Formats: sequence, C-alpha cells, structure tokens
Amino acid sequence: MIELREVEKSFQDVRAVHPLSLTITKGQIHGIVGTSGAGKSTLIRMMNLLEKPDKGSVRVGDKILTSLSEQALRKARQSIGMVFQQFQLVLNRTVAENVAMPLELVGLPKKERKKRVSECLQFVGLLDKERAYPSQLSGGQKQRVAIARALANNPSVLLCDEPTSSLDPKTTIEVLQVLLHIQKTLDVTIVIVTHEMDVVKSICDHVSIMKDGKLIDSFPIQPQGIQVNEDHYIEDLRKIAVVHT
Ligand SMILES: Nc1ncnc2c1ncn2[C@@H]1O[C@H](COP(=O)(O)OP(=O)(O)OP(=O)(O)O)[C@@H](O)[C@H]1O
Repeated sequence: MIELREVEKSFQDVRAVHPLSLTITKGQIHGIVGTSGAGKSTLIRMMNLLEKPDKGSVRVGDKILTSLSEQALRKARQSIGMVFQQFQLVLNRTVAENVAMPLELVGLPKKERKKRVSECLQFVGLLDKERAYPSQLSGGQKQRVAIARALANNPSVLLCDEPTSSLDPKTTIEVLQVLLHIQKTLDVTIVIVTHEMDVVKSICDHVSIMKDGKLIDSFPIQPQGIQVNEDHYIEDLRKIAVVHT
C-alpha cells in the first residue's frame, strides 16, 4: 500500500505538485494520467523519494519513507522497483549483468545472484537473451529487461514512468502483458504514469487524473484487457481519410 499525505513539490518558482493526498491499495494497477506538465512524473517520483516532497509524508507498506534516515531509505527502496520511459539500461553490460545490478548492491552471493537473474529473465520471457547487449534488443525487449531488473529484489511496489511511451503498439502489448502477469502472480502493487489512454483502459483498475499540479479525480475502473493494436490506429486514420475523386 502507498499512502501520500498532503505531499507537495515546487521547483524554484514552479509549483509542480500542489498539496495532495492519495492512497493506492495493495495489488492495484493504478494509472496516473494528465496533460504534459501536469505533475505526473513528479508525483510518481515522490513515491520512492527520488523527488523529496517539500511537505507531507509518503508511506509505502509499513515504512514512512519521509521519516527515514538516508541509510534506512536506501534499504526501504529495495522493495520499490522503478522503470522509466528510456529503459535506463547500462549499455556495456549484458542483459544478465543489468538484471544482476540491484542484487550486487545488496551483496547477494554470486551463485544466488545467477539463480535470481535467471528467474527474473524467465519471468519476462527473455532467458534466451541473457548474454545479449541492450543494443541487440527491440524496445519492448529492453523494457522487459528493465522490468526484470526492477523485480530482482522482490519489490512490493513497481513504479512505471511512461513505460510504453517509446514503444510501438506491438511492443507495448509485450510490456503490458508482463505488467499484468506481475499483478496476477507476484502480488506487486503497480503504478503507471502514462498519457496513453489505451494503456490505462487495458490494464489499470484505478485511475487518478492530474491537471496543473493538482489531483482532480481518482476512481476505480474496469480494465478492458489488452487492446493496443495497429488496426485500431489504421481504422482511426481511415475514418479521416480524404476521398479523392
Ligand atoms: N527538475 C525540475 N526542475 C525544474 N522544473 C521541473 C523539474 N521537474 C519538473 N519540473 C516542472 O514541474 C512541472 C511538472 O513536471 P512533471 O514532469 O512532473 O509533469 P508531467 O505531467 O510528468 O509532464 P510530462 O507528461 O510532459 O512528462 C512542469 O512545469 C515541469 O517543467
């Protein structure tokens, strides 16, 4: 469970997030939507204190992150995975070496590390790519590696900042399937910032809407199943086709 209480954040004279409170219950796939500059990224980055709120508190599970020392915060962050629009993979490391990084940081012995890396890659369907380098992968595969890396330490929360925004419809589906699989099998709470309504409609069971740094609404929705496909875009284009005579 994630609980934000009266959090707010400004950058110099820009109020990115006005004071807001939001509770995300365990096991949800919670979408955060809104126009560009609405404060979505700032909000999700406050959930693991990548951005420290100017005021207010952030609780994840039984830990109040905003009250922890730097050292305790580093430890608490192990149970919060994060993925980004641009994947943030280390290019001169193989897929397996990328997934191993958070396990190295917590000092897991090599043999156990190798086993855990294989489990995570198996989970995202990329065990056969363990020796590949990021440059040899498609965008969807890169994001699945980033997800495997985020899952390595068995997090209870996965924060996704525009996870499919650099991907085409086909590779978006790959990533959404993995996120849904995580929710169904790992009991992980997932938060997704996105501007893609198809993504929200497909897998989210709750949506929060931001505008001008404010949370203007938040309500449960019925996910419709993964339905991002190119035909849908092509149909939309056909509807506005200009007929030449
Ligand atoms: N590090 C920063 N320094 C200065 N201003 C920032 C910083 N991060 C965000 N902002 C500003 O805060 C506001 C909210 O930005 P934020 O990135 O949270 O919005 P967003 O809804 O995620 O937008 P987008 O969809 O375009 O990514 C914007 O006006 C932005 O310019």
